[in-house]
Amino acid sequence: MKIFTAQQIREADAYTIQHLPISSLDLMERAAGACTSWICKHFMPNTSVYIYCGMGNNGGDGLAITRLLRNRGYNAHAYVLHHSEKASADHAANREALLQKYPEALHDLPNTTSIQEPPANVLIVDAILGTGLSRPADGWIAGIIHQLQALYAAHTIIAIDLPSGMQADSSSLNTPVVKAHHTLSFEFYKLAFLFPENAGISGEVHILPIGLHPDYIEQTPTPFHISEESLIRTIYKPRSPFAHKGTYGHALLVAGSEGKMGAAILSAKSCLRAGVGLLSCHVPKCGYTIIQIAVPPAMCIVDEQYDHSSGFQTDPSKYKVIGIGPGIGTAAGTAWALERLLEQYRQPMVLDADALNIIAATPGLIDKVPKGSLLTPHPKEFERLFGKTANNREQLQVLSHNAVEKGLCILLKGRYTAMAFPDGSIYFNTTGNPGMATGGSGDVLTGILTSLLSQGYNSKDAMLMGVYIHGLAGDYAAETLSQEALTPEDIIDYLGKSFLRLRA
Ligand SMILES: NC(=O)C1=CN([C@@H]2O[C@H](COP(=O)(O)OP(=O)(O)OC[C@H]3O[C@@H](n4cnc5c(N)ncnc54)[C@H](O)[C@@H]3O)[C@@H](O)[C@H]2O)[C@@H](O)CC1
Ligand SMILES: [K+]
Repeated sequence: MKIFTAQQIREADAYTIQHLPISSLDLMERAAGACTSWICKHFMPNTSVYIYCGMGNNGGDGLAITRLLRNRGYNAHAYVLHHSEKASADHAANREALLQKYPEALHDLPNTTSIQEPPANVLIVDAILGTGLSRPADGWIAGIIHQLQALYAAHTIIAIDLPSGMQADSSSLNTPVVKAHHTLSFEFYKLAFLFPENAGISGEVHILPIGLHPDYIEQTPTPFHISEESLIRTIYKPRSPFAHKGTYGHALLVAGSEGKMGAAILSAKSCLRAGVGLLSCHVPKCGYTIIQIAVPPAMCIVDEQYDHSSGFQTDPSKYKVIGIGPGIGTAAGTAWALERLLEQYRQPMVLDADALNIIAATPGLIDKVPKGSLLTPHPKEFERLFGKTANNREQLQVLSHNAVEKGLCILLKGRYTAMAFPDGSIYFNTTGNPGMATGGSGDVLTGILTSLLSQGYNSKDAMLMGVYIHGLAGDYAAETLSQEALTPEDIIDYLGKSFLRLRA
């Protein structure tokens, strides 16, 4: 699914109005109808609903929702906040329609008033500002937003299109934004919903289709996409009936050190479960027996020199792919070995955890990483690699800039893991849950990504699919076991169910 900017959404609206064709008022009626149906599905007909409306089309939606909810027996009231002199045409038309049918439901609030605390159990709808926000909210309207924020604890708040004050395409950090339990957003995710800094502001986001013209959507380029099942299905390649173990590659995992052999086991097991043909693990001496017993299908190469994965007792070029990082530590010998490896091995590889920390601490080392490699930092590792950023929008820019400039596939872990590619595209993953926020989940991801590269998926496809099935397996595991009880081993156990889903 594409993610468009506020400007592109305005163009999509205009294109739809012109080419469908449909009047802009009817398009607003559709949008309000979609919101009304959602509200009716989730709240009883006798519910009192206070709808705070701005002077633009977001407010127009609010006025239409008031009328449509009244039609369906809800005690709905529209409070119109006069933050500008002039109402938009569709706002004015919907004001008139509400006045004609339900005059008692319309209340005007001049720009000096504060809102009164609604009685208990009143549902609040925020239709003050949408994609037309042209600057951070200030003055009187900022005061209204602060008052609505104070109602969050006692009332359910539903934002229309996006919480008022939130900028669709840029950071709203430290500006007044309504805090909502649910956001009913039209047709597309807005970029801002995916920023960790906005966590808890838009609440649960529900994307409501309103039939914007498919030609505009298809023809209009954007770097931003949601990675969803329909895309992953196009990437997934069922195995050939004539396959043998050589078909799916020989992968090398460099993982583990004393006290951290668990990371090696997790990445090795997930690599096997994700379908690698042959797996060798390069581990320190202390890990030999551990790997041989815990992961019988894997071969094991031991590092004689150090008691952590450092020197290489094997010719790296014989492996289809190398995954390196989980639990290796950052000792000088390990750093030395990684640097040598990056000089010798020129195919895409997977770099995670301490491999990233070593790269961050060694000037110029990132430029030796083979093109097309997959880097999987969490936010702290990201910061060590690429520096601090002022907000999540800037962080995305830095992410994409480095992916393009260095020819790497770089992700940034989070609720919506962002994945940036050398072609300039950025995808956000939607699978996964907070149960996966536990040590070892990342090691499992390294194993999956290494496995997919080994099987011949190209770098971009391997990252998109690997991150998706990692989250999906976590979701299956949480459904059965709860988020709290979920461990990284459970993610590995449910990988099978995730593949079955892609095959279905
Ligand atoms: N155009 C269309 O066909 C559709 C638009 N829809 C709705 O229309 C919204 C966009 O409508 P608009 O473009 O009219 O914009 P908005 O309704 O988001 O806001 C525009 C109004 O807010 C004022 N404003 C902007 N920034 C402000 C600030 N910081 N403080 C105070 N006032 C501020 C503007 O001067 C203008 O009066 C969408 O979010 C969506 O809710 C939907 O009805 C779907 C169809
Ligand atoms: K809104």
